Amino acid sequence: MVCDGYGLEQRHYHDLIESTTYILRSFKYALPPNKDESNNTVGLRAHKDTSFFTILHQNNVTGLQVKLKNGEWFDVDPSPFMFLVLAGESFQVWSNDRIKACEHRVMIMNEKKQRFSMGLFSVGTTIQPHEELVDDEEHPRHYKPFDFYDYLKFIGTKEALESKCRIKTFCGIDD
Ligand SMILES: O=C(O)CCC(=O)C(=O)O
Ligand SMILES: [Fe+2]
Repeated sequence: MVCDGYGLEQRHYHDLIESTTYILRSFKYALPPNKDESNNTVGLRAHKDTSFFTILHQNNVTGLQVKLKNGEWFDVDPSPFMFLVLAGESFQVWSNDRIKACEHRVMIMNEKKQRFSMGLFSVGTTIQPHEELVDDEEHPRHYKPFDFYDYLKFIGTKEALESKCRIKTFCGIDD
């Protein structure tokens, strides 16, 4: 869909699919310490996923929030009949900043039920801006190619934790 949207040829789409692998991860969150009070503690701190995209499924317990452009946190509908697709940092690099990675977090709300979620993360190996999404005039290259597994090592470092935008710190090209 994204490739079609940008008018990329089908062969690019196949290249992207073929170089992608998937990681399935499930989460079990703690119940609020005191179920009678509205103590919204952080279940998973605000972050952007490293993946191309993440497909999330939740068990009908609220808590997932995504950050809107205006900086406000938006509560995602936790319907078990819905899958949520979030863009990650690899997609941001691949699209040369056209698609921004979505910042999100999980708050432990005052729910009686325990929250579970399942995420399917699509990841590549060497990631770089797609050649057809880079041009010298309107869309200069914003990122150098990076190795996904080197990036996973980087995100735990002090430099990454202190940076405003860790993917730009890791492989960004200054404008
Ligand atoms: O549990 C959720 O809904 C979100 C999980 C998440 O953001 C992650 O695994 O990166
Ligand atoms: Fe996430």
